Amino acid sequence: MTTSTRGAAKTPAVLVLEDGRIFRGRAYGAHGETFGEAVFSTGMTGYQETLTDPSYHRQVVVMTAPHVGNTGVNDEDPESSRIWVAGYVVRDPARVPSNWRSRRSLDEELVAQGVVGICGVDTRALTRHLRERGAMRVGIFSGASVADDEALLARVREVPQMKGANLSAEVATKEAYVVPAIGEKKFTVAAVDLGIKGMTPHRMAQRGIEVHVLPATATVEDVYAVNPDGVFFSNGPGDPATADGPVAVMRGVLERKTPLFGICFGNQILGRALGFGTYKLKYGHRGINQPVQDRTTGKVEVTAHNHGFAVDAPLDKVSETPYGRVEVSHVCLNDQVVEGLRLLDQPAFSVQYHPEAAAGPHDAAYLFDRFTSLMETAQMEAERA
Ligand SMILES: NC(=O)CC[C@H](N)C(=O)O
Repeated sequence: MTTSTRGAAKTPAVLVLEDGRIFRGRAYGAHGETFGEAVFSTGMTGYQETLTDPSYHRQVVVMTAPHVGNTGVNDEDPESSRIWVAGYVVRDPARVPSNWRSRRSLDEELVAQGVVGICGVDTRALTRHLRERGAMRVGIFSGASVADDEALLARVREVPQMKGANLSAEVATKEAYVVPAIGEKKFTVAAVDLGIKGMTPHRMAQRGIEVHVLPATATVEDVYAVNPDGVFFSNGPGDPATADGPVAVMRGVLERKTPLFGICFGNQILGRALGFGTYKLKYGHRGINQPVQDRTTGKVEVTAHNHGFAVDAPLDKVSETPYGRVEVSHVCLNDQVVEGLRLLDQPAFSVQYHPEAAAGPHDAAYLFDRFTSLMETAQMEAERA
């Protein structure tokens, strides 16, 4: 059969892990070389959303789904204006994409955006290796750059670590912008962009919220300049231990007791603002099939995740903090990692996972309603006072 994409071209490529394990395959997407932290995603669908999620900045993503690219690339599903993954690893790229929305093949899109990938590698073996040894630095080399393995390994060992990486400002908007409410406007939210996914303000807009998306460097004054009914802190790449600026802004919001919601990086920032530590998980949670229990209702949700760090908060007791009592509201049932925090004495909460569900199941959509009801209650209280 003739092939329509370069994915099946026989240019050799090599994937070199920092511990010296090497996988050989074929070039996929752009030819050349790339470096990052090797992580795996178990999502069977939603590769466009994964590729364009700014939280994947500086990460080389291995897809555990064996066949990727089947539905091509459309203009509706990206979560931001570009692909952010540093490199892409798939076992068997679709040679002929087929979908009514498809505009081009995934391989063409990777080439157009200069994203270096590799295909034809045993992604099951690679994933098992990362699970056993942990996420680690990696390089992908193809075409002229496939040279002697020792030299490539030496270069991989020079790549900066994800631990200690401060990356939000590299991916967030430089200028503030507004996402208008859909239908009648009920609330204004200031959203601090640490690497926000497009679906997040959209989920708020669907609930009558006008979202003012602010740069990662926004100050407390910038946040309150939009006269917000609620404040939101987004997902984002890098190590939350480096996010001192957003932690200080969040403390300013907690002091004013404005309704507050955080997702993923936003959950880690809330954890830090309350005085908890964060730590790096061995290989993280990435995919759209992670079981999380909402400990308030006991219900289990199937949820979308993309995190390599987590909050270190006690699961079995209510913690006293300078901002009142806090409980761990959600927990991952695979490994008991903290997946949500809730303040008991003021209207603030956050989750480590992705209720915006792009891609992923919609089980957690109620969290946007919880945020909306916190703003409703605050508004009613203000009117009564
Ligand atoms: N999606 C996110 O916000 C990720 C948060 C953080 N960079 C982590 O890896 O844990």
